[in-house]
Amino acid sequence: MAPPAVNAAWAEPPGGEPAFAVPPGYPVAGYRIGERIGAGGWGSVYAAHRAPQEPGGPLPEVAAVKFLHPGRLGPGQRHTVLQVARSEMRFSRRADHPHLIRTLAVLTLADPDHPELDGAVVLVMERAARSLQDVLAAARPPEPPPDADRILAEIAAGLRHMHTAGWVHGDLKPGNVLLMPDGTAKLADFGLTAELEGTHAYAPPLGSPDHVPPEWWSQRTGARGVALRTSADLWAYGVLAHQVLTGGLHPFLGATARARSLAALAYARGSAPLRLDAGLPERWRPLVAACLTADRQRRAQLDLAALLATALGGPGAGAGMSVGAGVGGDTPGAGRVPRRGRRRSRPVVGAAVLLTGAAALLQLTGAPEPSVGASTVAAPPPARPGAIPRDADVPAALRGPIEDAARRCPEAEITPALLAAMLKAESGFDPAAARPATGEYGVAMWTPSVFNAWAQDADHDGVKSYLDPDDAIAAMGGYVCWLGQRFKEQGYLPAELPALVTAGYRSSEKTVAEARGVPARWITHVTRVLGYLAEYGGGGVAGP
Ligand SMILES: Nc1ncnc2c1ncn2[C@@H]1O[C@H](COP(=O)(O)OP(=O)(O)OP(=O)(O)O)[C@@H](O)[C@H]1O
Repeated sequence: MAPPAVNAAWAEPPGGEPAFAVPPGYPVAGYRIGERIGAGGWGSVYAAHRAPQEPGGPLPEVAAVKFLHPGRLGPGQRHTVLQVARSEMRFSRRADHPHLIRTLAVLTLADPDHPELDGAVVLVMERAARSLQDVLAAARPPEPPPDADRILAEIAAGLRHMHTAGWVHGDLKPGNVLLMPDGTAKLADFGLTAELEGTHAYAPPLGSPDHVPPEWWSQRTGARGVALRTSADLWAYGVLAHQVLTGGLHPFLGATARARSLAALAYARGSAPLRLDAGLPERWRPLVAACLTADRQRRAQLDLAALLATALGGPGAGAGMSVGAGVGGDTPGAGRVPRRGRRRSRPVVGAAVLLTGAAALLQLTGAPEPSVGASTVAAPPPARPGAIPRDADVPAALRGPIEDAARRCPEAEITPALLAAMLKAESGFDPAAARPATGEYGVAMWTPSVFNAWAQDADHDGVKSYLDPDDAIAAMGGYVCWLGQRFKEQGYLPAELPALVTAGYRSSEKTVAEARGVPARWITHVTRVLGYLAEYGGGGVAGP
């Protein structure tokens, strides 16, 4: 047991340099990597453009791609990065809210030709224009940036959504709030996000010293990390609100993060009063002071909805907007939704509250949460069910490539048995299969132009070929994995994924999304694949 330590690497990457570089043009999930946007404690973020082979496809034209690379670190840090990567993967895939950054794909790279990238966890995200930290860095204290009220209301809405879903963000700070090209604020960086188990969650013993609450410093680190509560997010929100409303000033004075932390601890011990900056607008002072309540349990009781209403300048402005569960407390409470097994429906308008003033821009919905806590894995993946039975009719030469392709996908439903069933229906496992009429070739029946966007040189012969079974199956695994992630995002149940990805592979993600299920044209094909899947022991899935 040891007290948590602020990891210097977390606060500031060593030397400010990325741990590794990604070559320009590198293909990832339908995108080509461009210039580096920046680097955090554990990885680098790159701009990306949709691959030319995907014109007008369902993917946004531009994206931001984050590479997290546990394998590049020493054993001590590797475990922590794996935890961070796992949390990023798990939560970002389910972050479905207008004020949470959207993740388009999550994958683990398998690229022995680029050892510096092999094994990296990759998140493809919607691309923001800048971070709130960038905005504050350019501000002239105590002048707040334009739209400060709206930005803070939107951050509160994203946080409220997370807390209602039973999650603690764990690392709220201006650097982790991104502003989209239209100015919308979205929470990002879910590396320390954790799921509440009753009153608290567990996270790696890491934190950003300027934004962790005073109690954080005296916590002990157990086998599962440190306890994390929604009240920690409330403290961080108070610090962040003070910074935004004063053009970047921290509520605790000091030239360094260490000095500011000591000032916060002195205040928490009662040896110094809370001195909010004189420039902080009067109507925001009650909220900031309440969020900066030293006592964690009292802070947990604050009524953020009412405080936000006052701050935004009108009674009722924050109605329904308790950021913590209940009245901002540490327990998930009645607002919590079941974790799995429910289809996400469209926003429930009855629970929507239109806010007044600046917050009128923000519509809070009572939309059921996306399922959270579903099993996801980061490298190295655990053994998974869905292996191809020994006596199945799958050719021996294809078993290895199929198993590798499934292993690279973090989605539990994309199993070797499913990929084998799809290949059997596509080509009868024939690497020379061809359907010239529709322009489909090889064991995975790739359309060459589509293959190019997902191509992999899995057999390392220097050529990416859809006629080569290793390359074709690896690319198929990547594409099917992405389809599975998209359909999960759309709220489909895990049992529905085999049918949907099969239909998506035959048509497109867009076709299935528009049909809201398996399109009639592909029912026979999907039924055949599910039949093969059942033969391979992969029953229990939903039909078309
Ligand atoms: N989706 C995105 N769109 C645009 N820029 C992004 C996106 N995600 C991250 N960035 C930017 O990339 C850079 C690195 O982000 P990253 O999340 O890795 O680290 P960080 O938040 O700066 O640091 P830390 O590791 O302490 O969280 C930051 O400048 C961030 O603003």
